[in-house]
Amino acid sequence: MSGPLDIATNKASAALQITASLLWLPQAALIAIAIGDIANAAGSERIGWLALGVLLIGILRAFFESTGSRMAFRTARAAVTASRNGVVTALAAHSPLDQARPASGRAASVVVEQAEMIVPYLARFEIARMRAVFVPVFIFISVLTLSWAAAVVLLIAAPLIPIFMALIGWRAQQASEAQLIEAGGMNAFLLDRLRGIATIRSLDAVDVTARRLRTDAESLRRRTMAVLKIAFLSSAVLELFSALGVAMVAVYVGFHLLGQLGFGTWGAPLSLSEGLFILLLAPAFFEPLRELSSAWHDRAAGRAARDELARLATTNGPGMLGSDCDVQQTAHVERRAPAVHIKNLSFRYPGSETPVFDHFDLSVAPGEHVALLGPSGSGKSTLLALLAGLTTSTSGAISIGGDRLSDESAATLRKSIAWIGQRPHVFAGTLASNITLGRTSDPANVASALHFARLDEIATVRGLNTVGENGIGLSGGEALRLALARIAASANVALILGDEPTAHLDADTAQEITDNLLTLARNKTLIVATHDLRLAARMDRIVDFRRLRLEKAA
Ligand SMILES: Nc1ncnc2c1ncn2[C@@H]1O[C@H](COP(=O)(O)OP(=O)(O)OP(=O)(O)O)[C@@H](O)[C@H]1O
Repeated sequence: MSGPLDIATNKASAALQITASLLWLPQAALIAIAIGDIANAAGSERIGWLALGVLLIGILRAFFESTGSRMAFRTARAAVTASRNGVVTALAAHSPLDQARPASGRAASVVVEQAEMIVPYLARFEIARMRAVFVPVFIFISVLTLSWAAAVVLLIAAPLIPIFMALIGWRAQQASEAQLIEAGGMNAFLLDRLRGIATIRSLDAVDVTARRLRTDAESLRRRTMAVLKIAFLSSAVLELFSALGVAMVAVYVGFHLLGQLGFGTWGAPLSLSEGLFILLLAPAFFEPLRELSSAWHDRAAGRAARDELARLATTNGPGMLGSDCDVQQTAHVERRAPAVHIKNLSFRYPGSETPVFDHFDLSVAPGEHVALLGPSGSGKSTLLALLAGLTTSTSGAISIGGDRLSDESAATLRKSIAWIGQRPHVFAGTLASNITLGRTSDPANVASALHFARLDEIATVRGLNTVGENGIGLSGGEALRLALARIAASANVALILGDEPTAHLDADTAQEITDNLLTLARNKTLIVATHDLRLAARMDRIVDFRRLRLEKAA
């Protein structure tokens, strides 16, 4: 979670805040001496100096305290940002075909919302923990030098607090984990159903969905209340013990000053200033422990969130691809149309009995345009996913432009591959931002891509924010033209993979998309899976999956 630098900064900020707490010792001593002087009617000149000392130490304490907490929050924020980056990189490394990849709603809940809980855990709890280790020891020693009896009272009251807190903290972590899982599950359910709201409404399933959501919300409420109950309980236990401790010290000091309790000092009885000093230190002895208790809930929530982030950041396991983020920007990208060779390819989905491919061969020449034709479920999309390196073959070899496709080379090879599916994902925002997708692109390139896809008119007429979430506001044909514009704006593309780009389109629009696709694919290799015979007829070659299978069976 945090590197050595973060730990060093954390220690420095803890040292500053501990020093701020310890400065209460001289401040309390000066206050006690001043009150003693007033009671003894000593010279007022010294009181002025003592007050000035209290003020200066107070300013120093405030400075240390604020600098320390600023540093701690900065470090904690940096650690959370680093772990968010780790999770996003890991999520991006999941194959889109991986059925076990985390639900989007759950991932969003963990990365956006739950990750925030790590900040108070690192910045407040960790510092409070270190303060609780050091500060009470110094105060105990200071009290002990004046009165062993007061020190014994502190010694008896103090250990009860950590014991109870450890017991409560154990329950708190369990409750927090359960609450986070519940919140993540509800987010995942909500996002999934919001995406399909039109289907739910059209099939009259709104009430059932709303009831399920209500049950989930009720269960989340119960879990949240359980966490809060534990948080309040831990505060109450601590307040009780610290109040008892302070009260017992006050009773002892009071009766000692009145001469009723003569024991408990190292010889001479306590003076008024010494008694007051002990009294002022008693609450400060419990203060770090009270602070630790109030941050105890941060620990439970922070650790649970940290574990969730770590789970999502796992990059090993089936269905994981190498991350595209690891590929150097300078990686060599082949721009000439590549030849594609598939040799002896076998593939089956995890958990499936039947192989989609069994010793399959195919060769595509550089710049050749090939249609993959075949019945539904014959493996056309799977072959495209294999070519894009989105899943790995069980055996056999694929080479693209002479480079063998492997987990290591896939991300680099993908830099020269473009993909167009039947329903391109369109993000909310402008058409231009949907083409650049956050990459730095030459505006002239984007403009000519929009012009190529005949989207420039829509982009100008509608101005900014032309498209809603999931492409609301664009027709199916326009969304596909946007996907073509994305390819047109990418200078490196040498191989285009199309997965039924003309499905669900009327004949005229399909014809237009086909024309645009072929213009784009000039001097590029093109492999298109399709049921559209008119699109297939415009290709250099048709690979008939059904015939291939029949030949294999024969
Ligand atoms: N992610 C997946 N996990 C498990 N099995 C899958 C997965 N995706 C596809 N399949 C199965 O693999 C087989 C081939 O599917 P694929 O999508 O490649 O066929 P297709 O020829 O593209 O079909 P269509 O023309 O309907 O798009 C099918 O039997 C399908 O059920």
